[in-house]
Amino acid sequence: MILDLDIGNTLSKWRLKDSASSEIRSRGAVWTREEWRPGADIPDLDIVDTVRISSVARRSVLAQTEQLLKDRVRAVHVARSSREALGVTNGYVEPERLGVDRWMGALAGYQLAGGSCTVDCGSAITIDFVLPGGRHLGGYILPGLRLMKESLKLGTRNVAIDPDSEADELLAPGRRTVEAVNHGIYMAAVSAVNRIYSEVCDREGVALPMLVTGGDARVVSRGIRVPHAIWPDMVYAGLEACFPLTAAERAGRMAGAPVPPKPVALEKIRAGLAFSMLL
Ligand SMILES: Nc1ncnc2c1ncn2[C@@H]1O[C@H](COP(=O)(O)OP(=O)(O)O)[C@@H](O)[C@H]1O
Ligand SMILES: CC(C)(COP(=O)(O)O)[C@@H](O)C(=O)NCCC(=O)O
Ligand SMILES: [K+]
Repeated sequence: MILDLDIGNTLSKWRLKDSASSEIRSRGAVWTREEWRPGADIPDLDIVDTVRISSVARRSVLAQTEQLLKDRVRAVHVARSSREALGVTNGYVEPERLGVDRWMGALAGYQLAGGSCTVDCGSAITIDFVLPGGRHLGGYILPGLRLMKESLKLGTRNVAIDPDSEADELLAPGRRTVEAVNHGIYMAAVSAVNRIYSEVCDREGVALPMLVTGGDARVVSRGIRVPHAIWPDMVYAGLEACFPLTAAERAGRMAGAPVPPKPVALEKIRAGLAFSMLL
């Protein structure tokens, strides 16, 4: 079995994949802050042969995890941001400082769609751009929904935005504190994503397919105006592309990959941008 780990600042997600059939056998998440104590929702390492890790948590968490794994499994592959990989050149001045989750998303997006805007809605919301041809431009980091909520200290932290609530409900003025907060942070997030996407596509003269991942992807997706696809396993897909182990992965088929969304025409993006400038 292959164990893939996506260690974020809030949640450490894991996924068990069958090495022979490439099928996903199970998945789970544990809070990153807590120790990985046995009995928590973590897989039985006895059936794990190889581990692939993407981690953006503090170094000690990665060291602890590697320590826990090293004499239990045959091989551990740790992903690191680099100057270039799989046809993508890293747009960061110091490439190794780009969050590994962002780098995995950039690589997966390029493998799938040959250039993309990847939006990862986690503790932070990150937006990265890779042009057709593989040039990563760099990107944007803004607080995630939960962080924005916590920063307000209005005691609404545990009232999550219901991803299935009516679309226009979140556009209406809030009539209770929790509504005012949820509608406000939702609008902050989706307005930023829509505007950043339009500005960069306008500047670069190309309409890019947008791929959305992360724990809050479904909520944010509801407010994104441009054609996009949600790909929950996008960070894992970057691991599959970097360390292909199964027949499907070696053939470049990434688990859970959506049909690449068809972007709207650039003229439409530019018209929308011009219109929003009038507002
Ligand atoms: N099972 C869950 N427990 C807690 N938060 C969750 C869960 N599922 C989705 N979320 C939402 O996803 C966010 C964490 O998303 P994730 O992409 O895992 O973050 P990170 O990669 O930064 O750890 C939380 O802030 C919360 O809004
Ligand atoms: C920006 C992030 C904290 C987002 O991580 P996440 O929300 O997935 O926990 C992570 O990508 C990170 O630690 N980046 C390093 C700094 C940078 O990318 O510029
Ligand atoms: K993430």
